Amino acid sequence: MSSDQQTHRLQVAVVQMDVAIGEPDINFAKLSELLEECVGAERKPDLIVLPEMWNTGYALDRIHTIADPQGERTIRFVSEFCRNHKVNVVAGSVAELNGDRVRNTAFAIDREGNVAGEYSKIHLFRLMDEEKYLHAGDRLGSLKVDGVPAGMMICYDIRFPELTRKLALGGAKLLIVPAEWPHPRLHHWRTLLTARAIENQMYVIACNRVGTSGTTSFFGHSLIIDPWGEILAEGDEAERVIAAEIDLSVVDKVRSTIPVFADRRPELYGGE
Ligand SMILES: O=C(O)CCC(=O)C(=O)O
Repeated sequence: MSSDQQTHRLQVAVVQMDVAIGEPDINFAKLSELLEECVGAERKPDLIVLPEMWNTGYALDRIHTIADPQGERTIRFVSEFCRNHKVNVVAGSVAELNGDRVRNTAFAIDREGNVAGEYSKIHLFRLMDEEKYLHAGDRLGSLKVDGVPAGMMICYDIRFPELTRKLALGGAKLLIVPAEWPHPRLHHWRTLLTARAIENQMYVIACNRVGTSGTTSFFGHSLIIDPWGEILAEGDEAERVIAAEIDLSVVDKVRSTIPVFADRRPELYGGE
């Protein structure tokens, strides 16, 4: 295990891949290459994060025929990789078929290849008609990564600060965000993610796809942000892996420097 258990350092890799719309086989093959690149890097990652809906893209008009039944193919493929390389992967999200419902679901797989967490997007994005084709999740995405409490959210979810706050109040020190966030809202993407990191004094690891799908173009700019709001790594618009080391003790340091959680007044404005 390459994570440093005493200081809780984790090496994180974010795979901002292009996604072939409606072509799971092509996307699995591409992902396989990019995952090999991650584990072949000089600094082997402890955690790898993938983008949203990387198996199908937003092929919503045929999503029921191409979604992964119960996520089985995704889990099998990623679990084998995790076991072989002793690495944690948050397998972005995939279109997952359950009965006649398709959800936008992130599976987290641990170093032994076990499913460590599962989260289906709870806020469906009307601007892209998600609510017409997909079924919203109804549970939060809490998990542990090598013992570190973390939370998963997907794309549009970052516009709902209450969700991140709830995960942070539940102990999360790390927020993991797979996304397919397009132009022209780069400013929103960077600002919202940075705000979530600063206000909750936690690490944010956000993976956005690149490439185009019809008339929509996705800008990448995946981000790894520390609890002080500093950007540790940022992608450009090319398909690539970005990486950074994070030190979880920084979360405690920032939280004790500015004790936001102790100073909250939820009795005045709601919340826990
Ligand atoms: O909120 C946004 O601007 C983008 C959200 C989005 O593209 C999504 O949730 O898929």
